[in-house]
Amino acid sequence: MDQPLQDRLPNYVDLLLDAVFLVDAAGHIIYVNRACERIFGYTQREMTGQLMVSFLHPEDLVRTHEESLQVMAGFPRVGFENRYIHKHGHIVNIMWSARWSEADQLRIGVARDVTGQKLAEALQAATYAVSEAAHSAKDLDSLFSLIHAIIARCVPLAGLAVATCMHHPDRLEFPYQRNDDGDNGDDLLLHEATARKLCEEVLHSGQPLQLTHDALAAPSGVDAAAKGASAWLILPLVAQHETIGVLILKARPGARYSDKDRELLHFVSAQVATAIERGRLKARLLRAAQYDDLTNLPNRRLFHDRLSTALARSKRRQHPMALLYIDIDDFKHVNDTLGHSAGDRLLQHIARSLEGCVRKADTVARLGGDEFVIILEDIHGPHDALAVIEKIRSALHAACVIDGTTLHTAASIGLALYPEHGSEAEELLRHSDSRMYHEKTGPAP
Ligand SMILES: Nc1nc2c(ncn2[C@@H]2O[C@H](COP(=O)(O)OP(=O)(O)OP(=O)(O)O)[C@@H](O)[C@H]2O)c(=O)[nH]1
Repeated sequence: MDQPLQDRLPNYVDLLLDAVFLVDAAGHIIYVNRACERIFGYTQREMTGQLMVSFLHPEDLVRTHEESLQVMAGFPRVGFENRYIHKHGHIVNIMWSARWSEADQLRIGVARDVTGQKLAEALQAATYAVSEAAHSAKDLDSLFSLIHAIIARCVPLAGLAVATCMHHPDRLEFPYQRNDDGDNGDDLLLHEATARKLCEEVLHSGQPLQLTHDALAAPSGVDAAAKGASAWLILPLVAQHETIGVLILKARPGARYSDKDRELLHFVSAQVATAIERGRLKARLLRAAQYDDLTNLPNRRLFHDRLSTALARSKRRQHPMALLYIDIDDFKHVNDTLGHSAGDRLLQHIARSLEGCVRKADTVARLGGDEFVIILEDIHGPHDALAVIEKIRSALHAACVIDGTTLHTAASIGLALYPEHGSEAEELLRHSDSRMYHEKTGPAP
């Protein structure tokens, strides 16, 4: 303790928690205090004499070079941030305060490890982004794309897939997979059979799974071996204590997911699970508002939307279109003799038969009860619509067995044509309804 204070100073510098660097004009480390080991993983001896940039994250090279020129030009700087690669391979975020000593021809820099803060900021940003995405995404597909972009901002990502078991706990579906490495950007990411097996493992264990080989990768035209194996991470998606699926991440070539990455991803995946759950609920509500529960056909509300759209398109293209109003004959008799649930099954059968008589682009809707409507677009004239009506009559008349009883269905069908019978939706609907009624009741005596 008899040592003068200035002689003891180096010991005190070694007690500092921040790393103190002296770097010469060419970028060699002349001195670093002991904190370097805590922050970068390298001892003082290992760092001294090395080029500072040899520890730097390659993506920060240019920015850091520009910053060092500023410092050496005599501008003291506080708050510059860049990234270094820790001896164990993970990224360390550093915030600098630095100045140039003209007399010593040295840069004096103090490096503070802000990795923890960066992680907290990244968590906050990701949380905000995921909740924004959950609000703004118009459907689950767009939500998955937004989530892909958010995760790519958090960790090194070369592809993402989402597997869900939302419809059935034992049936995994892959509603989203995108390989950023693919030649056209949308190559399939996964070898589905392997992915299914590994995802099921994660679903059952509830634990993430890290892989360092490419067993999960889809066979592709690109020479995958030439690019080297990628690291993969499968994370469970848990919303309200229920595992609803998994996220599958493919790391960028050469990258591995660090503990910090996994910590971040663990948190993000919980947010993502909640967002998917919310998206699923939204989709379900939307579907319930637009589709008939029994037959899965568009309901009256969606039919009106489709009719306006189809009419607007026909007007624009000056192309005829047809509207068919279909009411099943004596349907009540089926309910009365075979029961309501047999009646339900017959309605479902009729729905499928009607769909089978038209093109995919046409709309078959159920207005309610035993009333259906069909919008036929892109017809050339009445003969096309009449041909469809004939097809419908024979499809309905074909035998259908329900509860051991063979049924042959008949229907009254009213036809309205645009433009002959009206140019507005209501007019066409009224016309087709009255033609149907006319057919059902027969000509007035
Ligand atoms: N099973 C079942 N029956 C339904 C449903 N919705 C309406 N119905 C029944 O469908 C029948 C329709 O009867 P009506 O409008 O008299 O028609 P109909 O018996 O076909 O007689 P016509 O149209 O005059 O030939 C009624 O018995 C309703 O209760 C449904 O979702 N399921």
